[in-house]
Amino acid sequence: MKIIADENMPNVTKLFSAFGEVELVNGRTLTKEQVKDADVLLVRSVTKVSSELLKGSRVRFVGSATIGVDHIDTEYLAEQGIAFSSAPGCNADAVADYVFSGLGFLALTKNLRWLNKKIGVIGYGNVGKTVFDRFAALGCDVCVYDPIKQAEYASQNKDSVPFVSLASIMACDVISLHAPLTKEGDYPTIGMIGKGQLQQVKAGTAIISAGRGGVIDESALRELYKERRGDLHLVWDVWQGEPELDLETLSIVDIATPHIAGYSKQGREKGTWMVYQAFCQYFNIDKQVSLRDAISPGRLRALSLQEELEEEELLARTAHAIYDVARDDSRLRFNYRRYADKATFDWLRKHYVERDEFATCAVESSSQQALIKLKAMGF
Ligand SMILES: NC(=O)C1=CN([C@@H]2O[C@H](COP(=O)(O)OP(=O)(O)OC[C@H]3O[C@@H](n4cnc5c(N)ncnc54)[C@H](O)[C@@H]3O)[C@@H](O)[C@H]2O)C=CC1
Ligand SMILES: O=C(O)C(=O)[C@H](O)COP(=O)(O)O
Repeated sequence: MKIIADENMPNVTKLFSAFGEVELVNGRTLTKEQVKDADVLLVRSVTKVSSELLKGSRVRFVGSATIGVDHIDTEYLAEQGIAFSSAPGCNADAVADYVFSGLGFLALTKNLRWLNKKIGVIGYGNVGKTVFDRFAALGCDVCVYDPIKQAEYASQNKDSVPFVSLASIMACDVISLHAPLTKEGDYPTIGMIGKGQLQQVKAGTAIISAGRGGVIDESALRELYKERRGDLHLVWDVWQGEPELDLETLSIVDIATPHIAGYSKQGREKGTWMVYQAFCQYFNIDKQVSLRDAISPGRLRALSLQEELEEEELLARTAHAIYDVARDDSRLRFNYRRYADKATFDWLRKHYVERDEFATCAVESSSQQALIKLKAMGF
């Protein structure tokens, strides 16, 4: 069996080489010629999988080690009888860690007091729910916009989630965006946050964008920034037109990262393992590696808190001990100052300095209150 796999998929050779020849490729530039004689194609979000790539090949199984599937023409795969599996939820905790690291940065550098503010989450899937649950566990006043889940919950008479309108979310003090990129259906997300929606954003609002570039209209965002005289807090992981990045948008955001919110070591390993599990199921092969064996432990095993800290500072300092988003921001800005070319974005992602998830590290403190808060944030 010939398996073509993206070179940025951790553990792929370890997990798949028992079943055939594994050829590692650059997913962004993958061609029809390269996949022609493959049986299995394993990709990440940078490979467009459609008839253009697969027509005439003998590929029977496509796996994407990602949550998002906007790069896959699932209709075409179904029509052709090609099996497909992604990795739902694999890096949801990583994205939630990113959100709290970003808020921690804003708390420490701009004195943003976010705990007692109104928080709005857009999208209530694996990521949005994880983020929502952490805010709720921290005691925040948090609401959600997800019309699809709202209808689903209503049809089951579930009223446990505070669903609200998009307009109510735009009036929140913190907006955390976790919707997929969709172009069809009743609620397409492409350009969903445009000029009209952004006009409702108050000065002083924090917006975290870690879903997909293209959901927020960046030119409307830049306009809003001028209108609010720069009084916004922006944490930006996904960009309209990736892998290119708009330098004006870069100049207005507080945190700029190259689509790495989901890049924890454990989240990426889990993505590959979930595809491996689906592959084994499809080919009716017994799994040889368990999830436990495929996921690395964290490198910092315990943190001991010696001093009582005010809540936002406690959360920020602890989050940053495991993952300080500022390191990814400064790496991006440094590289864009020197080599702002088309390859920079992908280079930063390929050579990502790995990070662990909050949950891999134990916390110790004599303060029960502090431990409860840290557990709520994901520790
Ligand atoms: N920056 C990064 O590194 C990462 C980004 N992502 C992105 O985050 C997205 C969400 O991830 P999950 O929650 O795991 O996906 P999911 O598929 O579990 O949930 C997506 C949710 O968005 C909702 N949704 C769809 N259209 C909507 C609309 N118009 N308005 C509001 N909500 C809408 C759906 O009903 C669903 O509940 C992914 O599709 C992916 O694009 C995911 C992982 C990492
Ligand atoms: O899982 C997703 O969806 C993501 O956005 C991934 O974190 C993207 O990672 P790559 O597949 O682009 O490496």
